[in-house]
Amino acid sequence: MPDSPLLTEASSRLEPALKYAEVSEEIITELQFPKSSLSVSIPVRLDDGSLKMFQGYRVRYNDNRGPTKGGIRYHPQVSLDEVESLAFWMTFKCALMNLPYGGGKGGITVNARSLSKGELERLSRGYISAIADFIGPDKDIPAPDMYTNATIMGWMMDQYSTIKRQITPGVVTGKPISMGGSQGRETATSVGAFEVINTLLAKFEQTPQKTTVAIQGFGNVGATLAQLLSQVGYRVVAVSDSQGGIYASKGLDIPSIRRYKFANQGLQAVYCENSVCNIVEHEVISNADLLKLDVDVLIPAALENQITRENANQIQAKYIFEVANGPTTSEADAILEENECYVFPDILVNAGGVTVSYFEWVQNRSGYYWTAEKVNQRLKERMNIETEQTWSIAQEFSVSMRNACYIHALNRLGETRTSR
Ligand SMILES: NC(=O)C1=CN([C@@H]2O[C@H](COP(=O)(O)OP(=O)(O)OC[C@H]3O[C@@H](n4cnc5c(N)ncnc54)[C@H](O)[C@@H]3O)[C@@H](O)[C@H]2O)C=CC1
Ligand SMILES: O=C(O)CCC(=O)C(=O)O
Repeated sequence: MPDSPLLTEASSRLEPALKYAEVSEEIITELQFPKSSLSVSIPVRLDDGSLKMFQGYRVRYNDNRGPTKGGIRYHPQVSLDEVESLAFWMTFKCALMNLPYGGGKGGITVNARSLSKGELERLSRGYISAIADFIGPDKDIPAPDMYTNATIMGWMMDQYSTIKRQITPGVVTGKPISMGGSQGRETATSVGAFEVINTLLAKFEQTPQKTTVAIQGFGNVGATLAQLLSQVGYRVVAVSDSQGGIYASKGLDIPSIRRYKFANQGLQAVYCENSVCNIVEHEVISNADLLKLDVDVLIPAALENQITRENANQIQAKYIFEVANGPTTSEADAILEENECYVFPDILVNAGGVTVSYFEWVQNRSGYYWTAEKVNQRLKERMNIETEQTWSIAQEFSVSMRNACYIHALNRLGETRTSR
């Protein structure tokens, strides 16, 4: 077994679900290993004329249920191990949502903010040239993840189409609308999470007006979710980005923070010049402080491994909704359960993104495009069906929602494997 601590940690999640899932040992053994992993070196001409090499990866973890599907991350910490564990989670997320996909993921080890737009475009096109034979609309379909967006997906689709000499919108999702993107994809992960949060908190009779929320990560997903929550009365008291966070016990003015963040590229700007923003009596806090705040709901929406055995005992929130992939380690999970903190897992909470990516792929293949209302209505239906089914499994077996999600996904993966 290769040295893959992140993948080993990710796949350890299967063990507790095995007692209840109706699958054979063989399938479990198969699911411990990625189907195929590709490492590529990407040469990029920088603006100053020099040549720089970047390392990229694409992993197709398991394709029993269909073409592999998953985003592409640009981050300095990206490694093959990280991409494999993200692709593992995609396999279970797609099965949990009953999408006709297996799991995949990609990434480039890069600080995207250090590149000019032209350099970023050359890197993105170079990556697709390097992996073009590994992906395809019936094989493996990339999408956005951290530090990638619709513009980058557009370059990637264009590059793939040039290589294949055929316009191929279904090879990548999360594209600009003008290139075959779907209405609602940009907000899908947040809209899906919002649906799950409302449905599950209602089961605990926790109303928005009585609920305080802290969100780690104020990017595409975290900022939109903060807005959706505050619009219906949740009190969002703390948000953060990679530079740190802000806290105000009376609640933050999310629309004005969003405007400020996107104009200035950092929350730091919000608290440096807060006169422009309607924040009253706020405190500057660190990301570590944010996780330990006395709030009802904690939403990690940035990187993995944020809640660990080192800080789990200091978490005061009663409910954690994992919008990021893999923010809680298994050791932390055990501590949180002991402390009666409910953890709602990533593979359910953030599944809205891949669900609308599926809708985009369906629209690309049929050439018929849906309205934003239709997309959002179908997204909400899907989220509600799987949330309720998972909740029933959790009640039936008296297990955590994480275990219930894995049981549900494993049963689907097992059924397909047996049929095949
Ligand atoms: N974009 C999508 O459709 C989906 C994203 N996700 C997950 O959601 C999470 C966030 O993704 P996006 O919002 O798309 O990314 P993004 O790139 O738009 O935003 C990431 C945010 O996290 C912040 N951040 C980075 N490092 C941090 C740190 N150490 N501490 C606190 N904040 C930090 C950044 O400043 C930024 O505000 C990731 O875990 C991603 O895998 C999951 C499903 C779909
Ligand atoms: O939209 C997609 O296909 C995948 C999104 C993703 O990478 C994720 O859910 O973590």
